Amino acid sequence: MSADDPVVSMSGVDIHFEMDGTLNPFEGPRTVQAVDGVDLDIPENDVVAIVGESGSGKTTLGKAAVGLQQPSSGTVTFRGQDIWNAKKRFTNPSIPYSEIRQSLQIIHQDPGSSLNPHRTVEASLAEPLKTVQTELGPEDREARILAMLERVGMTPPHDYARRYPHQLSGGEKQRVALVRALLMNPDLILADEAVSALDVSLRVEVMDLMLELQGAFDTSFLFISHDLSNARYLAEHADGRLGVMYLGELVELGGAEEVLRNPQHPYTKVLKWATPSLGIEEGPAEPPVREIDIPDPVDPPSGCRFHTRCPYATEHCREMTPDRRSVGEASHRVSCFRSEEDSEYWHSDPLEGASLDADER
Ligand SMILES: Nc1ncnc2c1ncn2[C@@H]1O[C@H](COP(=O)(O)OP(=O)(O)OP(=O)(O)O)[C@@H](O)[C@H]1O
Repeated sequence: MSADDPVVSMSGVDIHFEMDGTLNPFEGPRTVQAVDGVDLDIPENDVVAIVGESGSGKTTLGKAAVGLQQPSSGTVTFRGQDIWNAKKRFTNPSIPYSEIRQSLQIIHQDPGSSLNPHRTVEASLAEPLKTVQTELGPEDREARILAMLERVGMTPPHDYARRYPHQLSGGEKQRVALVRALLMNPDLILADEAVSALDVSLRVEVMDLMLELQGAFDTSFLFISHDLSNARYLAEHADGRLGVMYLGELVELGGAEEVLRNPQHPYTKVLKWATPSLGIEEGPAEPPVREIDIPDPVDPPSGCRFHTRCPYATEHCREMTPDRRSVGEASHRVSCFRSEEDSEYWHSDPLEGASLDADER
């Protein structure tokens, strides 16, 4: 472990789910390739927003980042310590697993589900504090909880502390979930679709709160959303990064502003096209894809996984898998042959309906 180690580092992470076919005997055993070959470092005080269609593996990736999902292969480390080795009893980790778990917190899409309906807000918040901050007496615990409730705008805090979950709005429950995560003094918070269930008017309010708390507590955030406008809002305001997932692969990653101004992966262009609320520029009238349907992660396409939908795909894309390459700004990386000037791609035959200069059609 060194001071320069990222809070979380994922290297070559694959997560495959083996389905034995008992749920559906007509299908037989299958392997869902939920996450494939993901490398992602999250340093201190960093904000990364991951965006992608439903089923692209965002949640699975997020759970792996906070140590809730073991990779099938590859490693996930917390400040240099392999999380899954720390969990094994016979190892002697440089950071105990309990400390890692405490440092990596999660807030879900449905905050209500993580709050006990029979307990007051204060009781729900006191419980985790008792286990991690054993030195705090009841009065200090209450003072911390009230101060945090006030900090997230739940005033008067005494009133909110006495309420039960059903007496809170969706936005208030999400604030309680944020407080619960922050009371653990986390280094990283995974916010998985944390604003998706809120009314549009509330989303910006809760994202602004996350941004404010992120700055105040120096906590890193991994924000997951299927909605590019939310991901962009959070990542750009934090001067953070935007990652794009497609069928389990992180196909583009870079500074949020740069990725949206200068998207390099054809799939990122599709997401941008499909999000008119970004108000970035006028796009083509038709979506820039050949096929609308997303392939199945049980049997993903060969080569570049996007080749079945990509308007620029060639035979080369069907046969070969693109490496991740740096483009433009140092932190901007993309997995697409079009970013390689000397790639065979440029001499390969376009697939049916595709063209190397699809932009100009
Ligand atoms: N425990 C599991 N067992 C089997 N398959 C799973 C499991 N968890 C996820 N999957 C599958 O892995 C793929 C990726 O799922 P994941 O939930 O990570 O995607 P997502 O991008 O977060 O989608 P959504 O926004 O719909 O939640 C999907 O095909 C999903 O059905």
